[in-house]
Amino acid sequence: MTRYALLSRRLLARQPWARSRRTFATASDQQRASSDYRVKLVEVGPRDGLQNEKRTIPLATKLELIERLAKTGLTTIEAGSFVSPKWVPQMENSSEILQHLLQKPLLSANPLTFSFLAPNLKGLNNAFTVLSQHPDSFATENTPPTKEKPGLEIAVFAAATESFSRKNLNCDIATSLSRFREVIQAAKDTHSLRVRAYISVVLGCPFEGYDVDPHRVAQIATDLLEMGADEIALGDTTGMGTAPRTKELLNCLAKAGVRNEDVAMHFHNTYGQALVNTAVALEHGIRTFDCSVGGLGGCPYSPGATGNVATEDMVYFMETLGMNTGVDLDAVVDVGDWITKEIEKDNASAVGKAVLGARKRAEAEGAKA
Ligand SMILES: CC(C)(COP(=O)([O-])OP(=O)([O-])OC[C@H]1O[C@@H](n2cnc3c(N)ncnc32)[C@H](O)[C@@H]1OP(=O)([O-])[O-])[C@@H](O)C(=O)NCCC(=O)NCCSC(=O)C[C@@](C)(O)CC(=O)[O-]
Repeated sequence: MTRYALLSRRLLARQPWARSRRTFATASDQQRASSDYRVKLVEVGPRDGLQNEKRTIPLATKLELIERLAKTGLTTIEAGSFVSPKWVPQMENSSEILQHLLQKPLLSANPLTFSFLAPNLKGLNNAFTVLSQHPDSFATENTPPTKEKPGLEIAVFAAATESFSRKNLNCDIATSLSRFREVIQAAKDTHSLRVRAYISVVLGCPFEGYDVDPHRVAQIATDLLEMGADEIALGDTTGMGTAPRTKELLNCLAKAGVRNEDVAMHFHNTYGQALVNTAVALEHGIRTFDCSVGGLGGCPYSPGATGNVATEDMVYFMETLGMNTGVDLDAVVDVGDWITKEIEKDNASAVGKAVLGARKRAEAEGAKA
């Protein structure tokens, strides 16, 4: 480490945000190591974060983003989407991304898992074309991922309202579920892949409003689990979710028999409620949360929706509560700073901006001393 880097680290440790980690922590180191204090963060920046960008982002930038994220301690990264390029042009080079990830293992302290969306057999078969060229380069759900062989996951995506299903998938919910049954079965039968199943607009729909029926969400979730999905990711696509409604939804799912360990929360931060709702879900016992570096993102079929809760904000929030994310906050702040500059977007992470500001002040102090 250079003298400058050492100095900058020492100064950073004196910043209020760095000290506060200890002040707020509610768990001992021993507790933090136990599974109840461990949270899994799923980084969705390369897919959800970029899919809505109008300007074509070069393949090299997408790959560099994934490579940088892989070095931060994040272990699950949503890397692309096998959807129609007419519908979402930005995701067109997902085959090349998958190809690259299988050709050469990324540098990472931990084994990685990459996730790709596929709404139908056409998308899944496009992914299979790449997999068949690299049959021994990925771990299946029966063999844990290693540094040499990353894990792979396919994600299907249903909606909790008919209007959103039609806008996003061009079909009603029942038709989408029958397609997902085929995708889930083929993903498992052909390559033993783990499958995540999103349900969008669970706490508010851009076309039908706030009153999304939690019982309908619970029904769709149990259908998807019965089809063989390994995880249900509950999408607050519009960010309209509030703390009481998040609680009501999770209670409803629990009553329907959905286990906390099978649920992930995917909060967008459009109304600034994502971390409040995260706290409610954490208290309920959920331990898997999606986030997007720099708060990038939005859904092309949810007008006005902004990005997911920022990874930097999520890491800071969790770690100050005493939870263990395994993610290096400084490293992820660097990635957020880099990618937002690279694609010329505002950095939407409050923590990212605060840390960058603290660093600048520390550097100025260091230069004066
Ligand atoms: C589902 C479809 C494809 C139906 O679209 P469609 O037009 O009804 O499909 P189709 O079966 O009638 O086929 C039309 C053409 O598309 C092709 N096609 C058909 N399927 C594929 C495919 N998979 N990949 C590539 N091409 C495909 C097909 O081959 C054909 O090509 P043509 O004969 O005209 O040349 C379309 O509606 C679609 O791609 N939708 C995706 C929309 C999307 O990606 N939304 C964003 C992701 S979801 C999200 O962001 C929410 C989430 C997950 O983050 C959670 C949250 O926040 O809530």
